[in-house]
Parts: sequence; C-alpha cells; structure tokens
Amino acid sequence: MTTPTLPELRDKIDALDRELLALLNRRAGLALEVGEIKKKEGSVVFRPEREAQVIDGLKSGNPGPLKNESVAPIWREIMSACRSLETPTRVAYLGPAGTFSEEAALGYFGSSIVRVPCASIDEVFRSTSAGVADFGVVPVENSTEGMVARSLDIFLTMPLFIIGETSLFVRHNLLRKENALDGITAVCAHPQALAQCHEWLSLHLPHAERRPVSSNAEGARLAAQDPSIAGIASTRAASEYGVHVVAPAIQNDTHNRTRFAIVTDPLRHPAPQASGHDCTSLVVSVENRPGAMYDILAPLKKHGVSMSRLESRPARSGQWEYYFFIDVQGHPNQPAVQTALHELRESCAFFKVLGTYPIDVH
Ligand SMILES: O=C(O)C(=O)C[C@]1(C(=O)O)C=C[C@@H](O)C=C1
Repeated sequence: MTTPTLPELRDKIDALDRELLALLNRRAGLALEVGEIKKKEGSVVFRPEREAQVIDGLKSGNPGPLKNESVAPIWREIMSACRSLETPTRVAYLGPAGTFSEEAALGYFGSSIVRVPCASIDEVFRSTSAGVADFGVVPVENSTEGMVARSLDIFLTMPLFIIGETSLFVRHNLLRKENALDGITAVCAHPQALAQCHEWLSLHLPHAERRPVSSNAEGARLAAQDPSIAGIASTRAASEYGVHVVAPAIQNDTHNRTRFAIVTDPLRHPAPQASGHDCTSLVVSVENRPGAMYDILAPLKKHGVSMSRLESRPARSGQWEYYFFIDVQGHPNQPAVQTALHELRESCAFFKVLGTYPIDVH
C-alpha cells in the first residue's frame, strides 16, 4: 500500500471541509427554525442547559483522535454562530479589548456576540441590569487570591441572577514598549494581577511602583505610551496594544485560574432548566449564636446535597456578622435539593438564591 502524498491528503481535507460546511449550514438552518418557534412562544434564545447537554453528549460519544478538550471550544463556536442567526447576544464584561474578562466572555459565548466592554465590574452589573447587555461576565474567584470581593458584594444588592459559569487559566505576562527590564519605574495592572504576581515583582522589579489601574488592558495601553511603565496582561493584550512580552508567565501560581459568573436580569431571562450537572449558588446570613453554622450545613447533609464552595464576607454591621456564599451541587427542581434549600431558608436570617446553572463543561 502506498502512503498518500501531501497534496492527496490535502485534497481529502478540502473535500471533508466542504462537507462540514454543508452540514454546518444545515445545522444553522435548523437553528433558524428553532428561533422561529421561540419567537412565536416569546421565549428566550440562549439556553445554557441545552448547550451544556450538546457538548456533554458529543464528548461522551467522541471516538477520537480529536481530543475531548477540543470538542467544547469547537461546538461553543458552532452554537455561537447558530445562536447569532436567531438573535444577537450582547455581552458586557470588564474591558477594554484584551482583558481576561473578554477572553472568558468569548470562551463561554463564542465569538459571534455583540461585545459590550465596560470600565468597571460595577458597570458590567449596571449594563446588564439596565438591559444595555443581555448578559454580564464577572470574575468571582481566583485560585491564588480567593474571592473577588467587589463582585460578591454587588451580588447582595443587585437583582441579577447567575445563569452560567466559566473558568480560565490566567497567565500573566510583563508587557512593555521596549524589550528589556531596565528603566521600568512603575507596573500598572488590575490590583488582582499585581497581587497574583507579587513574588516575581518583588524579586525582579523590587523598586518599581505597583500602580493599580482599572484593568490589565488599561495597564497594557499605558505601557504602550510610556516606556518607563510596564503592564501585566495576556499575550492577546500584548498584540492588541503593540507591546513586547518582556517576561512570560510571571504569576506566583502556575495553575492560576479565575472563575467567572455569567449574570442576567431574571425579569428578562428565566433560570436555566436542569442540565443533569448543575450548581446552585446562594448567599445566606445567620444570627451570631452557637450552632448557627451547623444549622446551615445540617440540611445539606441530611438530604445528601454536596457543597462545593463556602466563602464568608463581613456583613459590615460592626457586629462580627457574616454573609456566607454557598455553592451546592444540583438544581432546585430535584426534590432533595428543594427540600434542603427549604430547610436551610428556615434557619437563616437572610437567604437569597443567586442562581442555578450548568457546571462549566471543558
Ligand atoms: O436548541 C436550541 O434551543 C437552539 O436554539 C439551538 C442552539 C444550538 O445551536 O444548538 C442555539 C442556541 C441555544 O442556546 C441552544 C442551542
């Protein structure tokens, strides 16, 4: 048997690509029909639970050699393109172009979206609440630095609902106009990025001022204007602002990940239905009394509901009272979850469901 030549193999790839394109167009046609039905019903287009099920189903039946981790990004893009035929999806995130929040938004919704870059996390929440955007993408937790306090505080007051989550490996790079470390007097980046890189900064730029700015992309933009300033941002931001990566991967933790929540206005978008692999996020507060914490955890144990996260934030009452942010596995339409939440609510001074959504599929 003769091995095929490069041109022969490429001809075969071209033929398959034409078949794939024809199939994708048939899929897009079906999505358009689905869109018509939704328009008649007056129901929403974006269905995170359905998208999670599509990806889960394909991954579990994937015969390879395509790697399973390639399946989710490919189908997110396909569904993003199909979704955009049904209706535009406007997504707010902490901008400007080149931020990790933008990367998270594109990773979750795919690139066929209308981008709504915002100047601050507060503005992401406000734009989503005011209907300037359909969805907002906000950082909630970092594997090195812990919770993003500002996001959690806003969750307490804003009537927004979490409908999804996504997480991103965050590789921080030192960016500068000149390709050298000499002469850097200030490093401009988001406070979280400065904290996530403090070990490298202390070792290599101990005398440079660490100047917090509104986003890492803003730091990259400032670095592009002034050679005495360095920024800390992604390689995407480096090419966006035309600066050098002077030192790659300077974060303290090589496995540095940030988790983002996808939020929406519950009056315009219903909570996702159960996908089979779901998470429910809550915030509760309890009176400052013995056994209060036990009362929170007991209903979960009693009904076999797993808790995947527990964070506390001071309630700012001056009384050493706290809000607890809790993630439990499951969807409130499952009887065990429903009963556990009901019992939990009884023992809490404050109880709010922040959202229920499919667990991030990679
Ligand atoms: O199944 C639907 O409801 C669709 O609109 C189709 C589709 C898809 O492309 O598969 C697109 C958008 C939704 O978020 C979910 C899935």
